[in-house]
Amino acid sequence: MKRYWKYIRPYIQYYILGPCFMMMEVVGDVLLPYMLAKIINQGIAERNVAYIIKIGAIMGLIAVIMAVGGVLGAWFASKAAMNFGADLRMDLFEKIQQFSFQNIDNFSTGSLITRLTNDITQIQNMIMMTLRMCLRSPGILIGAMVMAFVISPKMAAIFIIVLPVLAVLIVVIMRRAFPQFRTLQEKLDALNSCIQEGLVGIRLIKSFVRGDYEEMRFEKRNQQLKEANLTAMKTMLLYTPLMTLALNITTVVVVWSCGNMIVAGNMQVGDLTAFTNYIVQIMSSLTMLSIAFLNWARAIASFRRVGEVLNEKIDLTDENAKHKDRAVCEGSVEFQNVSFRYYKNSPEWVIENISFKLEAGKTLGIIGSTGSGKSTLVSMIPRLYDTDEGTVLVDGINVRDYGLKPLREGIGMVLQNNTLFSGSITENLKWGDEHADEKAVRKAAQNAQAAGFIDSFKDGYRTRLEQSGNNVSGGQKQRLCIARALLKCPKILILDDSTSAVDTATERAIREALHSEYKDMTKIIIAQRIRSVMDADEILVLDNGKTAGFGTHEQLLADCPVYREIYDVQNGREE
Ligand SMILES: Nc1ncnc2c1ncn2[C@@H]1O[C@H](COP(=O)(O)OP(=O)(O)OP(=O)(O)O)[C@@H](O)[C@H]1O
Repeated sequence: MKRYWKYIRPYIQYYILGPCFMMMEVVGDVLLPYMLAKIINQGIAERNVAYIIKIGAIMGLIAVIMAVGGVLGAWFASKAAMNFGADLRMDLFEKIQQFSFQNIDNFSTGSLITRLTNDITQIQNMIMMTLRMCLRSPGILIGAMVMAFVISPKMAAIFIIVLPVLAVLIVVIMRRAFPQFRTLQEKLDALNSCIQEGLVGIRLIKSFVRGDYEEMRFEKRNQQLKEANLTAMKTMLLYTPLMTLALNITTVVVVWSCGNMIVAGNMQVGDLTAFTNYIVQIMSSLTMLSIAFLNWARAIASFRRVGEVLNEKIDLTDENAKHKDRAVCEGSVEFQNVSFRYYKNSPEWVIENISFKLEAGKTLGIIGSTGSGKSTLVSMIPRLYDTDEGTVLVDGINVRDYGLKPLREGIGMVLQNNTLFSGSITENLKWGDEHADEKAVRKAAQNAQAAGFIDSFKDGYRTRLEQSGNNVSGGQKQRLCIARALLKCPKILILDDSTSAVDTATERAIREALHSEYKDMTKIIIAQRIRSVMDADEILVLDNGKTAGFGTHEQLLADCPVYREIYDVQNGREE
């Protein structure tokens, strides 16, 4: 729990003021029945109107003070809880942002969303409830018991029997509730994952007519969440009737005994009224305390889940980097005997013993069959994944010796499944460089062959893109992603099959622009079509994660059977 202190410390005043103001309610709650008893015993019994008015006025004043205390107490408790939640949520989000791809694979997106939202809400509720109840309920409990003993020690002895029974009840219910709350959060994870996949992939679901299947999947998870909720509710609901039963039995016993005492002249009517009031207060404060305990059980489950994310060891950091602030200056790239696999206990390498050198400003084409490891290979340059064996060098320096930020700032990458964000076209392009002026934005769009279609839109560069860029075509989206990377003016530009949806003439225009306008930029182009890479200075042919050839188009046609085969097949198809 030590780690959570930093979310309390800046707001410590709220943690003190909240319970203090709630204490004003406690004092009032405890005094009011006592004063009521005085009005009945002395004011009404002796027909003393002046006394009734005096005590009544004091009771009215106490009630106002209680209301003020209650409102302020709740306000400060809310401020403490909301600030705790907001700061914790921020830290959690920052931690997730630092996750490597490998770390992300350890949690589902749905689970991360639940942890960021619902789990933190549970924690907030617990803090708010605790601050409101931590002094109030025990305060009323103790105060009411003291007052009950003052009025009639003999009658108050009943609590010696009732309280231990209720304590056992609370412990039993807490022990049952805790695992149920953990399951509840896991079911919520599953439902959120399903919602997330269903919404992100809604177009695909429609095109494959898989709506019924998705509904069934949702229905199943929804049912499971409902069951988990009902199971947890059953435990919680059990508690209130049992408490009410205990309250009623105690009241009946007290009224019956006190009635006998009043008839015998050993007790006054006002004392009975006060005593029953105190019973209600004791029982209701116990109920509140037990609800707070259940809240804690739920919040502890949430604390553990949030802790799992905060404790996740980030397996890709720049802590040991020797040149943390060094920027990529030239853009040369070298792979030295690089091997990599996604599953560390798998005997098969995804990339096996790859070595090549690419000088700054040159263009490398990478070609190979589907699944041959092209994307995996390039993802090791900006350290999206780390090599398992061998070294990747940029400007002659191991990529692990760069700070992650400067390394990635020096590399522009257009991923295979690249995405755009909701916002205007300009906002999206400026992801590459937020300070870029209009001229630079237009130039990048022009070179990516995107300017034409952007200008044809009614709102031009101010056109709003929907989430994931769903309101532009596949080819337009690819060109916007290239423009975004170009605006960054990186030293190394990696295009991972990023012109697959673009027609051949436009693709040629993009290649020409890259060649003439970005002469110093090192370019790595992954493509399925030989035509996209045949002009490159070097071409790497990958086959099943291994190098099948490396050289120029002419050299490979002469020496590399795999390249020759791809060439023949594609030429045969195209002719
Ligand atoms: N995140 C991942 N976790 C586990 N395995 C993966 C992951 N990404 C890719 N793979 C596997 O690694 C291998 C190489 O994949 P990669 O995406 O690098 O190939 P590629 O040559 O780029 O394919 P394509 O031309 O289809 O894009 C494939 O067998 C793939 O199934």
